[in-house]
Amino acid sequence: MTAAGAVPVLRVIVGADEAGVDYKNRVMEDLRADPLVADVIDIGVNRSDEPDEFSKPYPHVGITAGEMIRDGQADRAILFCGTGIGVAIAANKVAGVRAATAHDSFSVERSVLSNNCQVLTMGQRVVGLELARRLAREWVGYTFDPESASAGKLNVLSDYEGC
Ligand SMILES: O=C(CO)[C@H](O)COP(=O)(O)O
Repeated sequence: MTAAGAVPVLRVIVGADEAGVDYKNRVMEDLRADPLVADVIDIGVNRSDEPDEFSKPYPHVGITAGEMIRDGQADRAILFCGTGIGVAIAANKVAGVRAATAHDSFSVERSVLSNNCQVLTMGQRVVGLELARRLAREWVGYTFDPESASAGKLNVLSDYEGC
């Protein structure tokens, strides 16, 4: 239990390509101070990394995050690239993983409450830093309700994917 009374439960991956690394690093700091977040796992890239690592293309970032969620190493991921689109496409290639690009409060909320997305993506070239930070803060506060009417719709996807 934290001083605020919240129980930190979420294990959250943060990741980015070179076009999203500044936002990733700032949001990572916020998440590390968030009372709902138990663990923050940085999968890079980082400015201090070797040049090869720093230029890791966005598909690797999205697929790595998706596989870690699939394998139970984390609950959620927040990923950044230039637009947020590339990392979302990549994460969505992993069966059972649902990623959404969202730059507004309502979409961020629905990505969890309607779509049970484990992955939120944003574009550093699209949205302001302060809005991105606010959206990340809101995002960790949402929990999907498996008893909700949305759950049956998601079963269509899991049936299709066979997982
Ligand atoms: O935004 C990106 C992919 O969606 C990435 O950060 C930049 O990709 P590029 O425009 O192909 O360089």
